[in-house]
Amino acid sequence: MANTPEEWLEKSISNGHINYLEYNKFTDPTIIGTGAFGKVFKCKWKYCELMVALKCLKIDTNLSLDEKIIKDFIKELKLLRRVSNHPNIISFYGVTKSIHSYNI
Ligand SMILES: Nc1ncnc2c1ncn2[C@@H]1O[C@H](COP(=O)(O)OP(=O)(O)OP(=O)(O)O)[C@@H](O)[C@H]1O
Repeated sequence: MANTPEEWLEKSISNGHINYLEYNKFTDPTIIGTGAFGKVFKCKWKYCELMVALKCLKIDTNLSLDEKIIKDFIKELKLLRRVSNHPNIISFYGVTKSIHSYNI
């Protein structure tokens, strides 16, 4: 049983419910917006030659993920999984992780 949002995310990745994508497969970031979770970038996804939106979660001053943000993000992922493949809903491909924060 996963307790924290981080544990839920890690468990979902390890049991294959959420794809983990290699961060170095994303190139040419351009900022396209800012929301409650942080900045959103348009990037090229080398693996399948697609343009995708990369949503970067804000980190707090201790350089860890903000608890409220990750909770809300997980809620959004759960909702997205329930409505996957609907033509009016964007596709969720997976999550990635970087030690760098995009700052452009
Ligand atoms: N898949 C996407 N394609 C194009 N632009 C996007 C995409 N996702 C986010 N954006 C841009 O980034 C902005 C912020 O997105 P984000 O989803 O973080 O917040 P929001 O949905 O606008 O609002 P909230 O912060 O309340 O969730 C959007 O307003 C939009 O301009």
